[in-house]
Amino acid sequence: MALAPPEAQAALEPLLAEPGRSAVLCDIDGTLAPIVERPEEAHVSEEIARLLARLARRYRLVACISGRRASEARRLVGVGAIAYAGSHGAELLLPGAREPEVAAEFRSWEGRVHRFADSLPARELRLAQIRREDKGPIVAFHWRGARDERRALAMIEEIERRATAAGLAVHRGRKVLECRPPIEIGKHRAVRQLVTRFGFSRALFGGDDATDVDAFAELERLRADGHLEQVVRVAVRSDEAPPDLYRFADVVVEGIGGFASLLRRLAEG
Ligand SMILES: O=P(O)(O)OC[C@H]1O[C@H](O[C@H]2O[C@H](CO)[C@@H](O)[C@H](O)[C@H]2O)[C@H](O)[C@@H](O)[C@@H]1O
Repeated sequence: MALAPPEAQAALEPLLAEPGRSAVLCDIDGTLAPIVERPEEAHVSEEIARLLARLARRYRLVACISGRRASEARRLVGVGAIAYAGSHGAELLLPGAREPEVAAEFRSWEGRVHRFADSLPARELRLAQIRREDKGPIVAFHWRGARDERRALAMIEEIERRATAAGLAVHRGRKVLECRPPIEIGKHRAVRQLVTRFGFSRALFGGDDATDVDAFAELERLRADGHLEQVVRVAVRSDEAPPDLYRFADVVVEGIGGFASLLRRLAEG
């Protein structure tokens, strides 16, 4: 059942009691950074960055798990002492590391994904006001801000059809379509990798979008398998959230401000 603060306090108790065995994991866009029209304009406030740095000194692990590239996620959040799982778990940038570890199979798809994106009709994309974001082996197509949303969505559906026919995987998020390598990537993979590498037994994950539901599901599987003792799945409310986000959440917070309050509570100890 989803709880709203202050009842959420009880859900945090297991982490507060054993920070050395606990992990604080979260998504970035829509969870730490307000959604804005263009990805390059996203911003994480100094207060949130300071909170994450403070949490990193107290908890076994603090990590951001994002659809952005790991290095871009670190640039955006600006905290070197935490881990970043980028490209939905295909990249892992450990605290203080210079370069991310990138799954070789993932990297090998970059050329094919870009050739597909280059084959799309540039003029039609422009007229539909769809913007392309290159993220190495993932290319995202954004329609936030398109004046004629129906036209943009018709074009997005066409890209989806062509990408599938070209053997790529597709995934939709908040006014974004991603064309990806057809290999197993997802935030579930990142969560499992982090549990194995850092050996924590209690974990909180906060997110706002469809890919975050995969992380929720993995946490629940890890708990059922006995790899984790306690899990707290936090949904960050927005008018674009998929229903499953609330359905599988233990706690629902009101937007980025609500999630920041929860981080503050975890930092106070
Ligand atoms: O997993 P996340 O860290 O939440 O990343 C998901 C996507 O986030 C970005 O797109 C979203 O935020 C943009 C900036 O606020 C917004 O313009 C867009 O509509 C949102 O979908 C990022 O650009 C994508 O690459 C990520 O996959």
